[in-house]
Amino acid sequence: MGKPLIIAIDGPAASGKGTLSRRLANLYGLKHLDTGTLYRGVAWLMLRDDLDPRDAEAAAEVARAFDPEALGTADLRTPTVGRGASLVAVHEGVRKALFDFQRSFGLTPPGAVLDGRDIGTVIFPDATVKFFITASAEERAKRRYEELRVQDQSVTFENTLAELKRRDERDQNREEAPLKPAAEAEIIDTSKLTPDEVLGRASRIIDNIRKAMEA
Ligand SMILES: Nc1ncnc2c1ncn2[C@@H]1O[C@H](COP(=O)(O)OP(=O)(O)O)[C@@H](O)[C@H]1O
Ligand SMILES: Nc1ccn([C@@H]2O[C@H](COP(=O)(O)OP(=O)(O)O)[C@@H](O)[C@H]2O)c(=O)n1
Repeated sequence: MGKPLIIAIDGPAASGKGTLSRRLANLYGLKHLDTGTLYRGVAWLMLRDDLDPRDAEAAAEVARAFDPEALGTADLRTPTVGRGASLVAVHEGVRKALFDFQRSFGLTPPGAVLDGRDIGTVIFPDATVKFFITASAEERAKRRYEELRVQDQSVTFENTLAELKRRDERDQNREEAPLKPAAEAEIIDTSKLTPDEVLGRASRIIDNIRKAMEA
């Protein structure tokens, strides 16, 4: 059996990471892990138990005991949980606790697409292919606002944009695994591309890399 194919996808909030990851996983017959759900899950459990996501010790303890089953049908996609996720994600102990699960998920044949903030830089520096997916803050906020307002009429575009910028800033400026493109990452700005166009670009790059590996 060949080496597992690992596709690392990083980028800021609502840039289109998940959309591209799901499509690539389908196209290449790989598993997909949205690693943001791990940080969102830890945050959700802490908020449920009235724990402060800024408390490094408490957050690391919840992350070490993390069992996705405990989440039940929890809604992880709310702005409150997103904010909590970026607060727990600054703690070294939390990131360490979630490291092994992400590695073994990717290394199990036939391989996987993982999306997050530090996949190409920290979790899989040895990934087969790395992408950094981005878009303007306004375009990303527009996309996120369209998603959120279906469930909650009180959300506004302005709040969504402000919250997204705050979260990006926290993710980019933290000491542990800050959000940044890996040195070898292929950067795709999706602001003016359709999901089909993004998939086309990414799959051409992957096919070329795989051909070069087989040659
Ligand atoms: N290229 C694109 N053009 C327009 N909308 C997009 C594009 N890619 C994703 N979207 C939409 O933007 C929203 C956020 O995309 P998602 O893939 O969940 O982003 P992320 O995983 O980076 O947070 C979703 O509603 C998705 O359907
Ligand atoms: N690999 C990852 C994935 C998410 N995260 C954190 O978790 C938060 C939520 O991630 P997400 O991928 O669900 O966020 P969206 O891009 O879907 O809005 C991010 O803002 C980061 O703070 C991280 O630090 N590292």
